[in-house]
Amino acid sequence: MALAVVVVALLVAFLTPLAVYLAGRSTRTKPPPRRNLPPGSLGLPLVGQSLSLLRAMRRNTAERWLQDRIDRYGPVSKLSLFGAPTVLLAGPAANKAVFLSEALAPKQPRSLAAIIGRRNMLELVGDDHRRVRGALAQFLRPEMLRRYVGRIDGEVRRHLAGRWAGRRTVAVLPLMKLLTLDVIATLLFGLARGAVRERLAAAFADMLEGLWAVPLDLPFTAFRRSLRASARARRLLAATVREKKANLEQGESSPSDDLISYLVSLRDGDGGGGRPLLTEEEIIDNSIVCLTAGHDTSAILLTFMVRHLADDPAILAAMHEEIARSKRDGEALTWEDVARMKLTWRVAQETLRMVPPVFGSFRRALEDVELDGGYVIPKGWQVFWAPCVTHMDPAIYHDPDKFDPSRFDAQAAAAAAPPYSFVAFGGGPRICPGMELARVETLVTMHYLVRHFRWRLCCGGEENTFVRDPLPSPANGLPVELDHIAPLRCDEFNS
Ligand code: HEM
Repeated sequence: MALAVVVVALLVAFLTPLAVYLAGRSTRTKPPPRRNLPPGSLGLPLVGQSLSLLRAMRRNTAERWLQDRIDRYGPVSKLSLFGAPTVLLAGPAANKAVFLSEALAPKQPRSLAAIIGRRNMLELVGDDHRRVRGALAQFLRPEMLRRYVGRIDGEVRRHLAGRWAGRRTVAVLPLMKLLTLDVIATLLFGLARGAVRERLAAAFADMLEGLWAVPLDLPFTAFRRSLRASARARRLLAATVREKKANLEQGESSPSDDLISYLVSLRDGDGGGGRPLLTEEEIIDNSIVCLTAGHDTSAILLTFMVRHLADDPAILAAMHEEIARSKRDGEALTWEDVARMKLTWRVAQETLRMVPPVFGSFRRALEDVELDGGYVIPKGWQVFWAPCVTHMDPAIYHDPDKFDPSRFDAQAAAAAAPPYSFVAFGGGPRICPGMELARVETLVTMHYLVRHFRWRLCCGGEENTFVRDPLPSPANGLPVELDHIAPLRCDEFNS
């Protein structure tokens, strides 16, 4: 997520004992007097509850950690995370307040803007955010994505033929990351396989390495390496943007070829004849944010689906029945096929409910915000929300530890869960714009996995454990032993 999406652990960066910085910050943000502050304690100076939360994330007990606070103080409480006073908000009503309040702006670590770019949409607010996000969302809407199913299908088959077929064991997470990167490279950046795509993939991999590192721009730090890799990626993307512009001007390509061509072609003004809607910097920064937000998150969803399905032959068989049997060998999926994969998507939703890739995210209060219960979030404080708290609430999801995709059956879901109960993709004006793309690539990938392979978790007793690092990471990348149940037509995809 990037995304910055917040991701909690992003902020691990701030945890470095940069005591001076934190000390300054903590004195500046002392709770103002005479407000109806939420219950709870700000904890020890500087550190607050940060180390305790990070420890829980590492041990994969962070859900319990948050629930303990909620049991003690209720759904609204104060604490101190990563050097700043924070209000933890939990539950559907609180999620709604976080997503819809204009007084709560996104908050990302400064290091993220340095690496991803200051015009990326996570940094933008108001009209700028609406303009840039609107442009991206137009490209990622279902009416556009339906024409790319064939391209995603080709990437998935090529990947499975080259990296899964003929293997006895594979580590799932690293392979899923390669696959989702390939999908983004082709669909969003319009890069054919070859030298440029490989150089860009290498630069991105280096860039992501330091994304959550301590933001020290000194020789030999991970952060410095990440900044340099970001500059390399930026140069390659700038050349790509120029090439796409030239191709469009000469009539050799169409705006719908890929996201970059689309963004380059947009003009402001009613007739569309005005200035470019997005600057070159905005196109580059937002291409990078899509990669950062869209590649690990989707790979984690696919990996945890594989993990659950290893122990659930009944669901696997039902998924096979749903679509795989009706396609001939080598026949590509269509948008209509994907739309029929309802059970598979319910399995994905249940996986996202139990293991949301984005653990949580921060907002900052632009002014004092009074909540429904009368508590006040003072201006300058941060707000933290975490999907898992809502997703594991037994009052919303009966028997929440049970993996039960039928809860997402349309009627059952409508009857049971109040709005803002399923928030793996966030909500409101900043809801994930890549949600539909994530759905299509997940369904296409699961179709081919289920059609061609069966798998068992392997390599000792660790296979079923994971840590949040900050994204959920299964031990050893989730190694599985494969059985090949139907051959993949490698010939046409191995080139
Ligand atoms: C399973 C896959 C994914 C999950 C679970 C996920 C989750 C999320 C969440 C929770 C947010 C909102 C964070 C907040 O409100 O603080 C978000 C935002 C975002 N996501 Fe995704 N995402 C996924 C895939 C993607 C993909 C494939 C893309 C790329 C096209 C993408 C691009 C973005 C962007 C650009 C934002 C920021 C939106 C804004 O600030 O307006 N995501 N995502």
